[in-house]
Amino acid sequence: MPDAAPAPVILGNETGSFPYSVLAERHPAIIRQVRESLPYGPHRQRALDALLTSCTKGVIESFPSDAHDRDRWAAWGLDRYAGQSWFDVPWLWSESYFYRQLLEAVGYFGPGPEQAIDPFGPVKLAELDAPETDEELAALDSLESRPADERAQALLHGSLWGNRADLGFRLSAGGDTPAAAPGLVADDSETLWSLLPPSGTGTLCLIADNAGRELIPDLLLIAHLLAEGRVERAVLHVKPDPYYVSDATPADVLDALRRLTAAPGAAAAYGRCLWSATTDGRLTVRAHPFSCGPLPYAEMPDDLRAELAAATVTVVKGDLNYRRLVGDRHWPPPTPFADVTAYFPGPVAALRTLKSDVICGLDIDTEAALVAEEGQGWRTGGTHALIQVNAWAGGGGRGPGA
Ligand SMILES: O=P(O)(O)OC[C@H]1O[C@](O)(CO)[C@@H](O)[C@@H]1O
Repeated sequence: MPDAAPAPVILGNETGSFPYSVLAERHPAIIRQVRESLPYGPHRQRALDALLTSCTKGVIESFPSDAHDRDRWAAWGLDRYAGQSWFDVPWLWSESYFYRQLLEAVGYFGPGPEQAIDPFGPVKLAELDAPETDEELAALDSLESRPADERAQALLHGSLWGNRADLGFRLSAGGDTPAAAPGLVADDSETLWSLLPPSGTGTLCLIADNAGRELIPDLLLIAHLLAEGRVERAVLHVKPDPYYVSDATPADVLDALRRLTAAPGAAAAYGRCLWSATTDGRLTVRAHPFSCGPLPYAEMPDDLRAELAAATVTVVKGDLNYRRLVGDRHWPPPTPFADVTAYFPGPVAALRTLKSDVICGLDIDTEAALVAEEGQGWRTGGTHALIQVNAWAGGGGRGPGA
């Protein structure tokens, strides 16, 4: 399978573009939200003031020589980008750098009383405790009587559309999540199921995105795959630190598991299945430092590459992970997904609702219909979704048409 010739990297410096609005408006809104969520003292308030100025008008700054992650960020390009405007470096890089600097500003890295306090914890917990979560869990009861295949498809779609529950996205979408458009813009779900046959002995890697109302359906899908014997083990990759407001960390996984086991009805059975899979080692949680890194997965480190190479399939959730999977570039939409992900070390599936400009693997007619209907708004509105699979990545099996 040929690799696709690279398209230009997405930057944030085009006034009026979606990336520009994230840097100029969403990041200041996130700083405001963090100030409202927890009573940070004067020292932290001043650091947040400085970050607000830096991220809107300043330049990328190097870290002090004793910063715990100085070397890691140097390897990720910090020395190359230091001194440049936040708007002129790759957008993907600039956003990750923002979250790292936000954690520094609120004292997350310590030492001090704010060490390891998640600045997004209050909004994540509010979502987990919301009545909507109860309603979604109650819906599992009626699913129990359905045939296994139907249940599997419903849980796959639950995990896919759960990606709309993204708190950072809702900050700029004006609070409410816009109504979903029916149908998927690309749907390789049959190929995905073919990689996960009953009596499978392999490992599923799921690279999670958001906590709360996205992580719960991700966990339900994992529970189903384990219980139905489609995989023997599952590895859930989450972020080592708070990131992109609602991204799941190990603490969020524990909160979600406790929420499931405490729920009434079928949800509790899923919770117990996951609880025992965790205690006997069939379900493990990983928080690799690269998961909060500012780079595409094509640049993943060797240990992560080896781990994903050993998986039966890696399911990559959400918009940001999609950007990292395909490289955050201006691909012509029909560029084949298989070409762009040919570097991936094993079979890979993307489950994503569309919340940023990047897209590949889109049928020309589908693109034309979307443009006729919505201009370019379909790319970022969060109302469309896709399931794309490259079953041949990592050299596994014969390529399509081989
Ligand atoms: O939670 P997700 O699906 O990764 O979405 C993250 C959002 O943040 C963005 O990176 C913009 O900040 C977009 O990609 C997307 O709207």
